Amino acid sequence: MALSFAVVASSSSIMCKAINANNHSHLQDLSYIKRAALISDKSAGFTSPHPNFGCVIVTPSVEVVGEGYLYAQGTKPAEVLAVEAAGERCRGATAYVNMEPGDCHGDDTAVSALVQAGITRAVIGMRHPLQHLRGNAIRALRSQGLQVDVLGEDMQSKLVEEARKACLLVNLPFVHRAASRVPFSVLKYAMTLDGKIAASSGHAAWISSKLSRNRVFELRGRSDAIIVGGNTVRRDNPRLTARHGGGHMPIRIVLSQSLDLPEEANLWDLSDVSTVVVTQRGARRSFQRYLASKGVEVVEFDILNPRDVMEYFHDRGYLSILWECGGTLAASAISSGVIHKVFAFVAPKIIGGKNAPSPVGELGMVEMSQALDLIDVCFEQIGPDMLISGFLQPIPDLTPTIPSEDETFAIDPTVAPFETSIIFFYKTWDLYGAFSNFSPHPIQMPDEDGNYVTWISVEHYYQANKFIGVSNPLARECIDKIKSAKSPEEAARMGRLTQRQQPHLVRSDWESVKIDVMYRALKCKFSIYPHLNSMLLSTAGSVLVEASPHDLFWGGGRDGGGLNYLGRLLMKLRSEFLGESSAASENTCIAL
Ligand SMILES: NC(=O)C1=CN([C@@H]2O[C@H](COP(=O)(O)OP(=O)(O)OC[C@H]3O[C@@H](n4cnc5c(N)ncnc54)[C@H](OP(=O)(O)O)[C@@H]3O)[C@@H](O)[C@H]2O)C=CC1
Ligand SMILES: Nc1c(N[C@@H]2O[C@H](COP(=O)(O)O)[C@@H](O)[C@H]2O)[nH]c(=O)[nH]c1=O
Repeated sequence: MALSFAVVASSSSIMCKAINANNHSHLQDLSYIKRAALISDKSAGFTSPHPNFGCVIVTPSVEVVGEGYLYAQGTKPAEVLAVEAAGERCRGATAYVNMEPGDCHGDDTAVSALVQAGITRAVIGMRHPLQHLRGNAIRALRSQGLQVDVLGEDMQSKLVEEARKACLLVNLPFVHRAASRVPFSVLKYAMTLDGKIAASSGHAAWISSKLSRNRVFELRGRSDAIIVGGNTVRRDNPRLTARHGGGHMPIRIVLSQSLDLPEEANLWDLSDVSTVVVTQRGARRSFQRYLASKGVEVVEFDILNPRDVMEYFHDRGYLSILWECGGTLAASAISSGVIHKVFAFVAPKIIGGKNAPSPVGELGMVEMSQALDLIDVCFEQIGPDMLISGFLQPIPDLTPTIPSEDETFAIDPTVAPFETSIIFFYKTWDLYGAFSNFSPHPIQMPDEDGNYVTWISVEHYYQANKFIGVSNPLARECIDKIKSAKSPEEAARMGRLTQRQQPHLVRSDWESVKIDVMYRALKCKFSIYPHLNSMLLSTAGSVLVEASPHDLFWGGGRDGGGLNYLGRLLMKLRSEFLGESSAASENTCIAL
């Protein structure tokens, strides 16, 4: 089922009152909810794999007194930031949030912040897309006496639909994640007015203007990964970095069946960001080893088709992919149904050439009636160029519910549900996501001087420990940077990059102590948070597996071949805690 935003609500369904309890007009409500969506977008690229959240607090006298947006996974929720900014003026105010807060770590920080601050009404742009979180915060707020209006449910009109669309668009990759098994993919290309993406010689630098290419850097900065095909690597030697100043840097992915790739290429320079080469099983093993020696990750597939590759990256937690390939791979990706949106930069130039490549290769269509029509097409002039964008597939409709894994099995028995005795966890918004090292639960553990300090997450502590005890001022600098990293992702990036680029800064005993470091951090986390402790104990009898398809040490790996050390440590802790609690209850019995 797809959403149609052209639908105009019938007059009987227009339920909005002109003036609501807090004297906010309907139009004001919609403008503030759009504002919440707009500010939530400020951290595009950084929040991933979390959704973008924005919150605006408005007093009954219609004054904006607080705003906040989630900077990255594990940082302060938007609602907390907005409430902190508004202070006392929250009493009796309305909070506008683009998406229902997701209580994904066993606490209710966002909801409590609003309730405790004295907010009396919340307007919510859309329910949380993930089924296990959907409706929880709305119920909690209502049960605390707040009036909660959800766009499209408690408020309906054509204008409401527009505002709801703004909320959907700002989190489209996340909405896709909830509704399908592949990440949200955008195909971007630059072509001449006569429809060529390069001259007949293959030369393509440049078709679009500098202004357009700067726009591409922004698009890259909003994506989790950029994909090109082997031919584009051979022909263009691209860098594929986001060079718009300090933004998020997506990883680079190369799809190559033959692995006939150059030994020297900009993509093998990992100083800014990593590269993953995806290939056919058994292709040029010696070259695979060569790439691995440079730090490039190689992933093999039995058959290299875009859908399997996208499902794999979906499992790795990627939400959005930008395809910057040539027409050959673009055609294959469109045919596989994995491209959702197109960005075409059209430059007012003519290059001609019978054999000059075009943006999309063979799709097997023979009649114009078969052409794919874009939806919601936009035209934007950028310098001398025209940017035409539109959707190839409708935005998925998440109402009324997204089928759960079990429901999906009931609908389609070929979809195998997870075995009940195994609990998989990976991303922090998973049902058991609080088990992840990236979950936002600060711990108190010693620093390099042995003083107990607060570490924002287990990941911060783990990454910093790689460099503890090394007598080099750069190692200490690195620890400080990791300690103040804004999010666990940032801490992980810093730790891994330094380990790769400056291995001499890593403590010599790291390989032998890392499991113990993790164990101590986990023990602290699951000791100081009672709700996490209960969550862990509630899994007794189940095997815990970190479902990371690429981490073969801490995770379970793609085919279950990983060592799953994180799952093992959690099970070890669980049995220790269970032992303690049964010993405690035995003692109680004796005392009685
Ligand atoms: N103007 C623009 O926006 C752009 C222009 N270009 C230009 O396009 C030209 C290259 O175009 P093109 O040859 O189409 O390059 P592609 O980027 O589409 O690369 C094609 C290659 O992708 C690999 N591949 C892996 N899996 C598949 C699959 N399932 N289906 C198809 N290909 C797969 C193969 O690599 P392998 O052979 O290694 O096995 C194949 O040869 C260059 O001249 C470049 O400058 C490229 C990108 C953007
Ligand atoms: N020629 C062309 C594009 N080409 C795309 O950009 C890649 C080069 O990126 P980088 O090395 O990071 O600058 C190249 O491999 C291809 O994917 N893009 C555009 O916006 N406009 C253009 O005219």
